[in-house]
Amino acid sequence: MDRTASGEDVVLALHTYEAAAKERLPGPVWDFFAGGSGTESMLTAGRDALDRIRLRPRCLVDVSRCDPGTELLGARLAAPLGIAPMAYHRLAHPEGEVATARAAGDAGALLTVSMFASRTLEDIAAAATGPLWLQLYWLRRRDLMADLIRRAEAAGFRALVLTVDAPRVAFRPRDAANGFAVPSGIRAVNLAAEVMAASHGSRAGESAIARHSAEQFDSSVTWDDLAWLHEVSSLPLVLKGVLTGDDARLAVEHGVSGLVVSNHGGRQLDFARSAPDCLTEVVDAVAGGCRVVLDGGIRYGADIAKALCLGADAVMIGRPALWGLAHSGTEGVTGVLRLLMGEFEEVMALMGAPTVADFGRSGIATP
Ligand SMILES: Cc1cc2nc3c(=O)[nH]c(=O)nc-3n(C[C@H](O)[C@H](O)[C@H](O)COP(=O)(O)O)c2cc1C
Ligand SMILES: CCCCC(=O)C(=O)O
Repeated sequence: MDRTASGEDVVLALHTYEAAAKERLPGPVWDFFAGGSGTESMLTAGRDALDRIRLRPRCLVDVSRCDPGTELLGARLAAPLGIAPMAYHRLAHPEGEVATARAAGDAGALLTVSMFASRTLEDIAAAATGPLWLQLYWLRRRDLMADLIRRAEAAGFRALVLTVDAPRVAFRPRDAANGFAVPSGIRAVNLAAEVMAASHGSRAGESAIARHSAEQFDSSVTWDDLAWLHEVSSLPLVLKGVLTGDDARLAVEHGVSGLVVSNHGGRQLDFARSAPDCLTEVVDAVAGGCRVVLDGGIRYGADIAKALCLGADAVMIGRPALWGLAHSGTEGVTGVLRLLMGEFEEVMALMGAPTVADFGRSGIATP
């Protein structure tokens, strides 16, 4: 938190964290965080879709007490808000995911830990006081996935999140131009070094992240392979990156407990339909058969309200958590989460919606 001359706390606006992060981080790291795929058309698409949605408030409702609390796959949350999986938090702050986990716990938010976390699952779990989910990319080395899942179970993680929109990492022009590679002092410590080697070592005109994914991701997996994940673990399975009702229905048929409707922060399929625009189709297709989360461009408390009105159970933020981390570690991430939660609580009052169950389709208008 910043302080005024008189010592009062001032809540920082999200863009202040963003500006601070941009100033502090090396250019190629900033580009890796901020960048998108292809023409980068998807960096703004989700945000534009959210901005087009307008709220329809009800009045003369008792909002003397608003409770943003909710439940998601068995976990209590202070608000329907989580942090999306992002690789290598140590690029933003030396404490990395441990700082993020502390902040998520303090704020009562969910944290999804990337398979490419730069701190061990055990250290992250030791720092966490809130629920943790583990994100997975499907590696050719299934033995390593199984090992990671067993460790996550032992450390108390509550769900697995399989990212299904990235059979490989898409072409990202900024990373290619920078010859971006993960600096050697920062590693995906939960995986064997030989499997991660291609992520390190810069080559002009090429992204090491993309090179690594082409080498290590199994792009042949299909719906049938989900049976293997269900065999290896009894944790609830969430699929991240589903954008159609057809895939949402298939997911429910395959025993999936949750979906993240996501454009991967504009980093995968260019010219896709934006995640907020896909939400209604997905919610209708699952018909209550699994939980639905939205991510991409969530920057205001009102965005949480809009997602709930469209039928989502919760939202996740990506980059803003990294901005908070780069700004001031745990304190910065807590600041970002509390800012969004505070805004959401105000929107609840002004919408005449004192609980999360009070948000429905009649709460929004889309042109
Ligand atoms: C730097 C960075 C790293 C990411 N790493 C992962 C990852 O490891 N696994 C994954 O499923 N998604 C990853 N994502 C995508 C996020 O989970 C999320 O979908 C996206 O960032 C949400 O959009 P927002 O940043 O606009 O909030 C990453 C995104 C960023 C910006
Ligand atoms: C190997 C992928 C690293 C994470 C990332 O950049 C993303 O998922 O967008």
